Amino acid sequence: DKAEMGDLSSLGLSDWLVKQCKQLGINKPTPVQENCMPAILEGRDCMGCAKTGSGKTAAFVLPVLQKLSEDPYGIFCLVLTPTRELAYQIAEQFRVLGKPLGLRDCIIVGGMDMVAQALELSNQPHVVVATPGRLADHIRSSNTFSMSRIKFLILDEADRLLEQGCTDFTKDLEVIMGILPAKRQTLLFSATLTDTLQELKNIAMNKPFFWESKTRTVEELDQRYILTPEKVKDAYLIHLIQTFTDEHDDWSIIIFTNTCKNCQILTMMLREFNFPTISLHSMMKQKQRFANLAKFKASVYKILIATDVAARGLDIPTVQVVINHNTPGLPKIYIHRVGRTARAGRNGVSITLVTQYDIHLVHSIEEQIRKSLDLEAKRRAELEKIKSQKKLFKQKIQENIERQKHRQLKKKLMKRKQMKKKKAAQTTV
Ligand SMILES: Nc1ncnc2c1ncn2[C@@H]1O[C@H](COP(=O)(O)OP(=O)(O)OP(=O)(O)O)[C@@H](O)[C@H]1O
Repeated sequence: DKAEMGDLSSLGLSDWLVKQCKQLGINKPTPVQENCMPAILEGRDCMGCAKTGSGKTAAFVLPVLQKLSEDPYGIFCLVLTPTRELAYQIAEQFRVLGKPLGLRDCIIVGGMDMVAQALELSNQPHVVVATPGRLADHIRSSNTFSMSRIKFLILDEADRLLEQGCTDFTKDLEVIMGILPAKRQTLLFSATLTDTLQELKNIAMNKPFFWESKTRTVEELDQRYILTPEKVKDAYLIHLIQTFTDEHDDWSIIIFTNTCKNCQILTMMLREFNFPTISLHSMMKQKQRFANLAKFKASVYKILIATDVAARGLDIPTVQVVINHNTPGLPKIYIHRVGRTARAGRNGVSITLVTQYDIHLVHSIEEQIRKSLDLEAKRRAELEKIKSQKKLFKQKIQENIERQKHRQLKKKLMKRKQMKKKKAAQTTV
């Protein structure tokens, strides 16, 4: 496994960090890590667009820890992410991988004790992982900490943080950017970056290293759609779950729906049918959200009903099935939701319930997926063409070599025949 060690350390990670990776089962770098980590370690800004479940978190955690080990000081790195659960998940990766450094991380999210957070911030933690709203509150209300020397600003799920619209992060981001040094590295990651490229570039990135994975869709993900009339959709959902739980007893299922109310109703309905179900949505108390997610992760409950607060980033290896109880309005929401399964090379199934009112939404999803599918198909075809041309070329070379050998052989034989004749002629003289 020295070679395997080589892969990660050939990307510029110290041995202690490579060893930590192995503890997490991270032996060989994923494409996004292989491509983005060297540029980050060189000090460049970076935008990484890679499919769901492909290790984007470690792609920024590892270089930050590498740099921190070379020059440790407080508030070295700030990571922003759109949801509280994601903040905890990212902090966990920093903690596990950064253990040998005695890493001090600090999580700043809403719904938790603000005073305790202010105290932690004043202790100059190495890494702060935050949701924009709560961090902006701390910046507005106290000056017990400074971020003037941070080396890294990281936007996880960057397109979500920078999109204008419902839960607008813009104001909070402005407050945060106001206290950050211009001289820093900015790293942006998401599975759906490309459609907001311009805004992303506007956040003061100096010629960012941009990398996008060729394959946008996860091959191991089996995506299915089921047409069902609106009024029988819930009955169909029950049937679907019954079938899955009959066929597989250890499967975990996430069901996405569009409103907190539907989340509650579906949870009560499934419990009526004795399906062990738990919910996760933004109207719940934060402690309840964390508790429910922990129970689902521990497989105490096999079915999680969630709104889009859980659509992005959550990494729960036991999830084999994602069901869209409603067809997502935006293709990129679809991509993130179904990306909760089939992660890190595992297989997974997604099923989207499509009613007569959603057909147009499916078309735009298909278009986006097919576009990437077509893109993949085109790329594969091109690759095949190049491969066959190469093969043809090699054959030609081979034939030439054969012909040449043949000619030389013939020449040799001719020569030998002539020599013989000459000799024969001499002897007769
Ligand atoms: N090099 C690696 N080899 C194997 N597993 C890895 C590797 N890097 C990360 N992982 C694991 O893969 C899983 C998915 O990683 P991660 O959550 O970072 O995906 P992501 O790309 O951020 O997905 P999303 O777009 O959904 O946020 C995690 O459990 C992580 O520990």
